[in-house]
Amino acid sequence: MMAHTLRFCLPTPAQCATMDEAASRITGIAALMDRAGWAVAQAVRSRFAPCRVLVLCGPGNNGGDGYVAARYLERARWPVQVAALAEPREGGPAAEAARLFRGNRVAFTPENARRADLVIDAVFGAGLDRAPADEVMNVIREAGTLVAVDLPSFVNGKTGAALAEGPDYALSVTFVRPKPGHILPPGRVTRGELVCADIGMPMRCLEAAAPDIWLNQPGLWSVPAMKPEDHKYSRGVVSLCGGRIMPGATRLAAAGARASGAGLVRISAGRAAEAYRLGAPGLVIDDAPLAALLEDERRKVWLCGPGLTEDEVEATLPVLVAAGRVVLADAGALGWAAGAPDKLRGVSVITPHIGEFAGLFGKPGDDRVQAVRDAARELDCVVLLKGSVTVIAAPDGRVALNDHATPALATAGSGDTLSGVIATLLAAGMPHWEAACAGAWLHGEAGLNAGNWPIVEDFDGHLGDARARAIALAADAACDD
Ligand SMILES: NC(=O)C1=CN([C@@H]2O[C@H](COP(=O)(O)OP(=O)(O)OC[C@H]3O[C@@H](n4cnc5c(N)ncnc54)[C@H](OP(=O)(O)O)[C@@H]3O)[C@@H](O)[C@H]2O)[C@@H](O)CC1
Ligand SMILES: Nc1ncnc2c1ncn2[C@@H]1O[C@H](COP(=O)(O)OP(=O)(O)O)[C@@H](O)[C@H]1O
Ligand SMILES: [K+]
Repeated sequence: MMAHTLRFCLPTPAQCATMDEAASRITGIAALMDRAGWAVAQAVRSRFAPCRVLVLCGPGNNGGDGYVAARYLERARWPVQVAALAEPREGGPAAEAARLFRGNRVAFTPENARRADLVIDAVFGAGLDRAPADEVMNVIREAGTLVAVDLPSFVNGKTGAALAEGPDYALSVTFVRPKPGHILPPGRVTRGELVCADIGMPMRCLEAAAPDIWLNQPGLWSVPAMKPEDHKYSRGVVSLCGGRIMPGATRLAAAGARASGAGLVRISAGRAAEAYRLGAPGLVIDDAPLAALLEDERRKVWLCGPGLTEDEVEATLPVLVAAGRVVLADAGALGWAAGAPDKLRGVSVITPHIGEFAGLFGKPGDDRVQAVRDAARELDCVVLLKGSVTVIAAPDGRVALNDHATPALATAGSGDTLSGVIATLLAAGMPHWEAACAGAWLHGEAGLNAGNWPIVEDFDGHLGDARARAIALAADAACDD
């Protein structure tokens, strides 16, 4: 990973603890806590008119940030009260922050939460490790407008899971970098607007935390640009296996591959070739046996699965893997391997939706990131789990979360377009994880620009611009480094 990719990292709570430990030896936590609490007060002041604020403070550093925020709001003449769940540990930075707050203290009760216009939740943050007791949740549930310090106190910062039933927040103010739990649902919804404040955390402390989850953005990877000397083979050949019964899916994937910049796209359709020849004139349709087509070494990247029956997958996928090709397996190929994921060994990338993932590896549970990472390790291939937030894991443990997307993508055939785009990026020579990440981003960007209620064919017209934008944004990120 290049240094500039640190800007996209999403440290887990455990990694935050490592970062805090490293920071305590350099700047000290008190200075960071002061900036964190100040950032919370500023975020509140810039969004709300002065009103009665209650700050709920827990026993740890999250509570410490709360006392600092209370002090700065009071200094700005806002009516502020603090309700402490428990006093902070003596001698720590939170105890010092609590001592410096000299304003009103009230009991930690639902009644006091109900009376406030705005409740700042600084009960638990990165240290949350179990479901909060009813004593806590009953207070939070009585609040009208809620602002979270770091995270809502019942949301797991690693997984985004809600450990108790709680309300949605208006705003969450986090520090240094967002956490995976801010990006993954349901935390993504619960946290409301997200502000990430720079509190002057030294970069080497962030590095020491060794983050391995990233927000998927250009700069994390870069997509090859067009070069003057390019020819269609240098841009890359994408080959697809075409079936007899569902040619539409294969054709959508082929269209996605072409629209995202492949030099040449060919469908190996065997006896079904006639059906494909009626389609787009720029597509090359092959009817020769697969073994003969594999003699062409330029045909390195194959997409197998969209539009295929299990028999058709059985007849093609093992042949492609045995020939040492880069194989992206999707749709029918994932159904073919359900209950027996080893059948996919040797494949480079798989792109399941949640049903296909569950069929292969079992239901992922609350920790989707870990489940996808385990699957990638187990199969030694890149696993891209599609969803409103797409999780992309490499066998070496790197994970990207793609939230550059829109529900407009949730239309039949959209996954076929995505697999075509990823195949193009593989054929352009991108490493496998980077190609999958970039494909998810380009697909999302096309969806975001495809207007209202697009149909799947509408995405293709926006993929070229998406690729150009990704190239420009990655170049900017590299310059800023
Ligand atoms: N990273 C940064 O840049 C900076 C981070 N900062 C801030 O530090 C925050 C993290 O602070 P933290 O590590 O002290 O943990 P925090 O969340 O306050 O929890 C405290 C303790 O509560 C307990 N506990 C947990 N769950 C519980 C439950 N359900 N019910 C009851 N008790 C429960 C548990 O202790 P236990 O009871 O298990 O002994 C836990 O250790 C972070 O979110 C951010 O706001 C800034 O100040 C500076 C820069
Ligand atoms: N609510 C959503 N927000 C953002 N993206 C979504 C949402 N729902 C689905 N998508 C995206 O739409 C695509 C759907 O793919 P898939 O489930 O394979 O559909 P199909 O099988 O019909 O092609 C995936 O890329 C997925 O990430
Ligand atoms: K909190």
